[in-house]
Amino acid sequence: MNHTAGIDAHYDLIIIGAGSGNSIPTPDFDDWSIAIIEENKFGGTCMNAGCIPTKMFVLAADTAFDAAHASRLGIDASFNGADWKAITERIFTNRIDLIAAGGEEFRRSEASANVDVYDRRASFSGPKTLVTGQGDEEKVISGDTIIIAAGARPFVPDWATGVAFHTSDDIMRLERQPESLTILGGGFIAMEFAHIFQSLGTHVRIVNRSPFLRSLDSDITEAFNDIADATYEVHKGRTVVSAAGDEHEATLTLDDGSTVTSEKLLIAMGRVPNGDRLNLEAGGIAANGTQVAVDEFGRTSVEGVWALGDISSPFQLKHVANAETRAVRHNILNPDNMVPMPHDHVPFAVFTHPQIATVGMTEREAVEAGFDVTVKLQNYGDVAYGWALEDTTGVVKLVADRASGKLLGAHYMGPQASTLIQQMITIIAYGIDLRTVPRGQYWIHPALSEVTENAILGLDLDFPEV
Ligand SMILES: Cc1cc2nc3c(=O)[nH]c(=O)nc-3n(C[C@H](O)[C@H](O)[C@H](O)COP(=O)(O)OP(=O)(O)OC[C@H]3O[C@@H](n4cnc5c(N)ncnc54)[C@H](O)[C@@H]3O)c2cc1C
Ligand SMILES: NC(=O)c1ccc[n+]([C@@H]2O[C@H](COP(=O)([O-])OP(=O)(O)OC[C@H]3O[C@@H](n4cnc5c(N)ncnc54)[C@H](O)[C@@H]3O)[C@@H](O)[C@H]2O)c1
Repeated sequence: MNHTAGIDAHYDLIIIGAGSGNSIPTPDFDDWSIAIIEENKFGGTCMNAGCIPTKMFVLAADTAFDAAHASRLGIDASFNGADWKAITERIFTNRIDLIAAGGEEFRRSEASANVDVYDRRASFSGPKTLVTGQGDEEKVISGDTIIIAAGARPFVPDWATGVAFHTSDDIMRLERQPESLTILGGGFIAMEFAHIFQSLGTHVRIVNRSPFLRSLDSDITEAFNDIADATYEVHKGRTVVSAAGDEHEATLTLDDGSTVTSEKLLIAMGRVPNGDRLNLEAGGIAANGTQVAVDEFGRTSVEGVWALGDISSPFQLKHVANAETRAVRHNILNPDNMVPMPHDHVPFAVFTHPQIATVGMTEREAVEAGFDVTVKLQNYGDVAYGWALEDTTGVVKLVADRASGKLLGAHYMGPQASTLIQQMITIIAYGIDLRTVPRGQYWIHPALSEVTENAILGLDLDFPEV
């Protein structure tokens, strides 16, 4: 390492953020000197406060929901309450926290001899130079290559002063389950936590200015909102004017003068990229608002400085952050053969009740793009496994191009949606002609995948009979 005046250490590679960033150093980098800067826990949002713990909570919520609704199947079961302490111990004490600590230990150990860990917030103090630190000690470090993988944080509105509130960062770590919860927002986070808390026995009130999950295909949005409206105490079409209260009770005053009071308040109104906390100007790095600006290869405006994941991506999804991590790693190692950030056909699932999954265009987007579309809405309840499930609300919507037989979009709402859709992700990613799909392969009878087979056959396309 070269030591220049005012610089405590110089590295071949500096990584800011040990979420997706921690997956960068593969054995390809064994002869690089590396600094990993993480001000919080190793594993980042997905591991510590996002995808993983929420889905572990969803398992408990689904189990509670099934018990509460078991009588419709002739089963004498009931939901008698949740052991919050047991749930949080299973998720955090026995699993997540061990993995996060293990990840950090590994990077600090002899097994990662070429890696130094810094645990204080990083910010640029000059071109390719950062102020950070280790424990109480401030350190200035520089790098030939820098990867900014510093993620995003919950958006907190201006009115949230003078009221105790929670975000996805801390709501899962409450000491005890609240009797009632007001949720602000109608996006992914709001809908996943609404299902979790309501199914576990908390009374959930949701305040949102628009329909829930409004970015989905309108048929799915509408069907989902019908269910959500009947499940939760809903205050839709409203915004918050003011808020007051403490950890025992929080009251919101809405724009129609009404009030909503619950024991706890969860703000789930989107996530803000952390670019504004990095003093990017000092590093000469261009930004779009709080988002680090990158080109199609993940390069920022400064040569040798890259960005990936929630801080720079058009998608705030872990599978996208992972794919961008692979692309940036490849591009750094293969500057003459770079690959673009993989942003085609990005799917996602919302693990609420019912589960939702989607890939590709909505019907409206496909029409606006000029396609001659054929559309099929297929009820789960019209195929054999849907009957077995006694399902009355599950639906698949496919949008296809009549001329080419290509799938343009697939939208699922119902049991196993996040798994069922994978077949459609393959079809759209590989551009498979839907006309060859129903009879070119077997469909296991009576599996739920027959809902997909029937949806495809319902499209106005010419299918071979055998
Ligand atoms: C409640 C919730 C549920 C989610 N569920 C899903 C899901 O089911 N599926 C899905 O695909 N996505 C989900 N997501 C989104 C997913 O978590 C993110 O897209 C993903 O974690 C982004 O990864 P990242 O590496 O870009 O950022 P992060 O994982 O956020 O990592 C960034 C790291 O940088 C650190 N950091 C930030 N600034 C600095 C600094 N200046 N100095 C030092 N360190 C810094 C942070 O502490 C953090 O550890 C969910 C998110 C939330 C909040
Ligand atoms: N299963 C998953 O993949 C998953 C789960 C959770 C989170 N995530 C990721 O995290 C991101 C953030 O989730 P989120 O639910 O916080 O955001 P979101 O963008 O999905 O939803 C934000 C909600 O807040 C409302 N809102 C925003 N600003 C407002 C304002 N000023 N006044 C009133 N209402 C306002 C919006 O109408 C919307 O309902 C998601 O977009 C997603 O990318 C993914």
